[in-house]
Amino acid sequence: MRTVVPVALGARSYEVRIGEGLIDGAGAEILPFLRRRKVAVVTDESVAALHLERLVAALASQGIAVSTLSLPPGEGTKGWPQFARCVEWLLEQKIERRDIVIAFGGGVIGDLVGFAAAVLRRGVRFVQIPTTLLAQVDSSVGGKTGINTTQGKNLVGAFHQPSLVLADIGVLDSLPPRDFLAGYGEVVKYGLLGDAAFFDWLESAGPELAAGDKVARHRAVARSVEMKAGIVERDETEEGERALLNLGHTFCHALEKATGYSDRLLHGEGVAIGCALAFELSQRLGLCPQEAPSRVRAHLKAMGMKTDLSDIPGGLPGAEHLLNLMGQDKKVVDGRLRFILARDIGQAFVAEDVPPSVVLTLLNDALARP
Ligand SMILES: NC(=O)c1ccc[n+]([C@@H]2O[C@H](COP(=O)([O-])OP(=O)(O)OC[C@H]3O[C@@H](n4cnc5c(N)ncnc54)[C@H](O)[C@@H]3O)[C@@H](O)[C@H]2O)c1
Ligand SMILES: O=C(O)C(=O)C[C@@H](O)[C@H](O)[C@H](O)COP(=O)(O)O
Ligand SMILES: [Zn+2]
Repeated sequence: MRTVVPVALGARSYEVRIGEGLIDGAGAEILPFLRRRKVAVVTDESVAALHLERLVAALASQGIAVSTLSLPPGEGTKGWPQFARCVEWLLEQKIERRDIVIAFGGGVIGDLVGFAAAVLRRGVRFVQIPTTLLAQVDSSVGGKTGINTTQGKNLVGAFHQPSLVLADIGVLDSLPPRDFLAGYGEVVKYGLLGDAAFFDWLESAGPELAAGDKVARHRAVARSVEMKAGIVERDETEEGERALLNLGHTFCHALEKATGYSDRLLHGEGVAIGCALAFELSQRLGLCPQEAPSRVRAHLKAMGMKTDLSDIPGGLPGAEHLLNLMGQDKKVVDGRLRFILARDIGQAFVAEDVPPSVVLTLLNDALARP
């Protein structure tokens, strides 16, 4: 079974192709996009060990010459040193403006390589072959690319849309359970921000999805991509509605920075904790029903996910410090934080006027919970 989700953006339009076994057919899928039979593939060392040979064989079967670069795995890679290494390697490979770069990996590789493609010779095309659940449902679609800096998360980057996304759901079979659940944090986000029926379905189908059911996996990836594509088509550069995709992220990004972009907290784990906090904040502000935050937390807990600050190993800075880190959020306008809050499950909106004192109290309470 194959689902094709178009992302209609005029001259920057592309397709997200979802199905099993797409990596083995990647040569034929990508060939029509090539001006000459040469590509550069950038991946991480873990993905390379498991899946790179297969991708290279698929490309070679169409007579496509491939050069490969494998970066260290993990969020720590998404910064200046590995970014510079990647850009310089691409230049050494003599990748031309009409060539294609392939980002083969999770969100770290997709974001970093997408940004490298955005600036290489002032912009070359790239193809996303996402290999994590998170990358298939979220990061490979929509063209946000970039890296982290010491000041905060994703603070340097560019909007640069891919030319094609190949989401081979079979590749997720080798994903460690922790990374699968992290990706599930972004899947749940879609239900919470705009599709209550999808959240209902996740409440019952979540366990079979985590157990590897391929029908449920296909449906979860396809629905997430469909929702993201629609939002991106209506608001490519986040002037309005796209900010909804940031549900949970104001908290998440501060926590990722506070934990040093390390494996103490994966991005998707931070999103789950952030969504729980965003619903709690909405309820404290009298915006959503009492039951909504408990229902969100109950589902995340039932899936074995992190939901509380105390689920993050090691110490965290105090509430004031976390609030200060949020000041680097890209949604900040005139120095004022904006949050994605919710009127109920599936009904998120952008809130401009959240009193910092309420956020501070929320954080203090969350830090005090065992
Ligand atoms: N651009 C966007 O719109 C967007 C959206 C969401 C998240 N992100 C970014 O994505 C990043 C997180 O992405 P992620 O969760 O994919 O992390 P990741 O890229 O670090 O991948 C997670 C781990 O899984 C391993 N891995 C990848 N594919 C595998 C496979 N098939 N089998 C076995 N192991 C595999 C990787 O080596 C890594 O250790 C964050 O930096 C986040 O900010 C970006
Ligand atoms: O695509 C978007 O828009 C998102 O916000 C998706 C998020 O899941 C993702 O983590 C994104 O990278 C966050 O964007 P940022 O602009 O807050 O850095
Ligand atoms: Zn995210």
